Amino acid sequence: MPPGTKRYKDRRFMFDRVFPPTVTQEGVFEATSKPLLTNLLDGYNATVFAYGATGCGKTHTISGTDTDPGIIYLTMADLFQRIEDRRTDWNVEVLVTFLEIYNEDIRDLLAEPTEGGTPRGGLNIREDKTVKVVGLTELKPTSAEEVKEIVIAGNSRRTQSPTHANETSSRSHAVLQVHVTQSPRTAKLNEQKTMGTLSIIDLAGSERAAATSNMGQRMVEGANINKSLLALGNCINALCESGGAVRHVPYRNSKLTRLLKFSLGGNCKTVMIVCVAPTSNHFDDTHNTLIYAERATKIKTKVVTRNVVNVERHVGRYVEAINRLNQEVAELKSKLAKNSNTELDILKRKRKEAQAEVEKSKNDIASKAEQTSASIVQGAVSTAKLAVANTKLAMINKRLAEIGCASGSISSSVEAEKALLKALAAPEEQAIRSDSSIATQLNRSMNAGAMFDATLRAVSERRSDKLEAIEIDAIKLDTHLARAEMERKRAEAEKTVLSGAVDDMAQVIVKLVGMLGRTTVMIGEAGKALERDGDGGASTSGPVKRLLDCMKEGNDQAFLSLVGHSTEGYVADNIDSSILNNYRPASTAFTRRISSGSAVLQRNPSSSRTSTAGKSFRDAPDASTSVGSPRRHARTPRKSLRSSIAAQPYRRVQDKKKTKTVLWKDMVDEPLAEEYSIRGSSKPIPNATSSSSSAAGPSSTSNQGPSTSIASESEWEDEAERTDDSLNLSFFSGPRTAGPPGRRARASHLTMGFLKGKNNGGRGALQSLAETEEEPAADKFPQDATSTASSSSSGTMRPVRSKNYMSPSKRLPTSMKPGAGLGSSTGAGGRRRSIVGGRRRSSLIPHLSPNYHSSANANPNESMTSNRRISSGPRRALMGMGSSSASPKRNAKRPSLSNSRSYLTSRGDTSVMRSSSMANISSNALFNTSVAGPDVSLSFSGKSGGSKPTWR
Ligand SMILES: Nc1ncnc2c1ncn2[C@@H]1O[C@H](COP(=O)(O)OP(=O)(O)OP(=O)(O)O)[C@@H](O)[C@H]1O
Repeated sequence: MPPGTKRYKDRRFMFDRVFPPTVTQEGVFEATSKPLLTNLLDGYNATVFAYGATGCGKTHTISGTDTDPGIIYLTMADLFQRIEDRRTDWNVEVLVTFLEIYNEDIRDLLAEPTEGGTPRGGLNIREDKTVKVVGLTELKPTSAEEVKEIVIAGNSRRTQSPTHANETSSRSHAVLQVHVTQSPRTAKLNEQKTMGTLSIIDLAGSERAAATSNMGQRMVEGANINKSLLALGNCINALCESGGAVRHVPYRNSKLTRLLKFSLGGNCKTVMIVCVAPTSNHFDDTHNTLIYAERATKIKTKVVTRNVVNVERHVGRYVEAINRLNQEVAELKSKLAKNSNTELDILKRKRKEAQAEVEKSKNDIASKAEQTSASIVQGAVSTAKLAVANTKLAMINKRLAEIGCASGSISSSVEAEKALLKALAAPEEQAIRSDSSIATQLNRSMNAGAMFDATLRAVSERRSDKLEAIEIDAIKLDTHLARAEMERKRAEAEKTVLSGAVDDMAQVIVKLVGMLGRTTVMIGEAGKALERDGDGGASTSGPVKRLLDCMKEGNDQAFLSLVGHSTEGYVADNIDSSILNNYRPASTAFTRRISSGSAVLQRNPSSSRTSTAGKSFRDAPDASTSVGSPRRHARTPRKSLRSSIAAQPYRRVQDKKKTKTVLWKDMVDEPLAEEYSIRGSSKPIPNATSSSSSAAGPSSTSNQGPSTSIASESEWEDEAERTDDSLNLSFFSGPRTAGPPGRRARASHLTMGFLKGKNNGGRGALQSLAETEEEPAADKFPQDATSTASSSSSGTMRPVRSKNYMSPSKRLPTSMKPGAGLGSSTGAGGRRRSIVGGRRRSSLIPHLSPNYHSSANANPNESMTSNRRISSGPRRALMGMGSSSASPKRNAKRPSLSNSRSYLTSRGDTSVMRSSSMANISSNALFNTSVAGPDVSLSFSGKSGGSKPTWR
């Protein structure tokens, strides 16, 4: 509000009825003056007056127009109708006066105007037990039409002037008085007369001089109007404060209050109609008017009594009475002769009116129900959503509490579950917040419901003299029916939401059970595979297998208790590694979700990054593309893996590993073979020879397993991709003879030139690799060197990881002894090659070289010793190139290089990783499986084109 503006407190006003702007004249009449008519005919005084600011519609309400007559006409029409109805029993006399108070002058509006055209004024008030204006013209209308004409004539004489606020502003208070006197038709000696006066008053509008900007005569009129209204307000205040006690009420301060004396505080039933304009311009006026009117509602009057006069009939008037009776008999006879059935007519009319009342009640109920039903139904939907959200939240919190107190040390899986549950809880918590859209809808609905109830109550409690008991009962039944119908809609909406939520939950459960079941079986199979191919628990595979077994058993128990079925029987005895690669999770396509909050499962943040994997959680038709589906992966393994990682809500560990792989990029100026294979670089690798295919080729030994070795990243590519990847392997691992003959070698960063390391200060790329990478902790690597060495003799191109984990020691070449053959006798110049996954530690490079050279010593023990020294720091894998000399440059172009096998060894008692597959390296790096922790370097060379390497 601008400074200086009057401030208003929020305030509530209570009135008996409040009419909307759409109310009709009939509507106002029904609720205001109509109830007074019964009292009037019973002999009570009654007053109806309209109060309000100028231009708010007082004259419109009281007089109306010819086509839309106001209260006066409607009241008179009803009054004459009632008089007609009781004419057989009563003689009723109606007397009408109409005056105005203009500038404290009482003028007669029914008298002929004076010469100047102004109504006859200067009338005085006489006050005894009643208030009477002396000298007023009294007219005796016999019908409502006559009264209407009288009012129109009087209004035409009334002082009206255009003002700023109202073109037809009444500058005076107009008072129409209708005196009704009744006496019974049956002549008795003692006649009892009842008299009632109905005053209908159209007050002039209160006006603020500043607002109306009236000048001259209009200003004087306004001042007088305000003065009299102020006097009226003072009387109202005094009447309110007196609380029934005798207290001075300043009626005599104005003509208006003197005239209204008995209407306000006397023997009278009074209705005050307050007109307000629903515009912000009238805000101040409206506020003042409402305060004024509210005070008037607090007026308490004495018990209102009937005006009954007993008149003793003189004997001399008997003749008069007899004449009147004769006249009545004649009237009745004529009625009978005309076969007029007045009573029946009255009954019919009453019936019709009652019917109309019932219809109106029904319409009121129906319209209110229509108005509010949408909001109420929406509220029911919100209630159900809240219930769903609360239930979910309770379950989530319960589970979180269970996890919280389950164990002291929190494993990463528990952390993941916690985080997942918290993510699940977030939308539900959002939904139950008091400022959520659901809460807002609920509030709206409650308001609508309260309005609907109030309407039903008002309708069922509506009293009307037209209604018989049975009709009132019918209306009450209607309200019950409407309430029941609304309840039905509400319940249906709630049911729909709840059943939708149950459906969704069932869908989720089915999918999760399916997925978990399959995972459990896969775990079992993986465990068995480990058992078969691993080293029997002596090294890493032992704990891994125990872990897998543990997981499988745990899951089985959960399945038994939850669904009464175990997955035990489904684990295949003969594990084909391809089985393990073929895991397809259950489809997570899940589109519908009735929930209070946003769907966590649907909203996968990774979806924007990886289209396939991201979609899988929400709307991919087959979610098997997301996780564990090699064939469906994106073009490169890295990308695919990222997708699959991204498709899972929480992959902290993998994220960390991903960070490690990023470090690789910085190792050399150009992307490395590993980098290519992991990052899915689009650089084509020439003369691609799949390690797998080379392994499967003629020069390979026959014990090569399926080319789809476990976790081999190259498997995740289509054939061409795999070939490209495998080039890396073939480059490092030797013979290309198995490669597709059609392929021609092209220069790439993996050519020997690159390996010579033109950008690397004369060091070869492999050397650079060796210097910049370090293998993961050796304890994660299988500890049996024999197992790793075996693969070298076989010449199979199994992926490193699968080899390390899966290959038993039986493939160990006889020449390969634990701790033996470390370093190459000629291999001082062999390329050093680390196992992937390490961090860059350039600072360690200087330490590496001496060790490396020492590893070139023919004495393996020395080599071991020297390399162990390195292992105190970050350990390195040294890659010896077969028949290579100390200088990488010299070896670069030697054909024997292609036949050489490079092995990465851990120390003698650990497994050896053969770098036969770059994809293996990359996968190791990515999965951080820490497959090698060589403290010593081992190199051997094979004969050109030969499959049997010579160990040195
Ligand atoms: N409910 C209504 N429906 C239609 N027109 C209305 C209504 N109320 C007021 N009006 C119109 O507004 C104008 C002003 O109304 P009216 O003269 O009744 O105000 P008033 O309160 O009597 O003002 P004043 O106190 O200055 O006499 C008139 O033209 C009238 O027809």
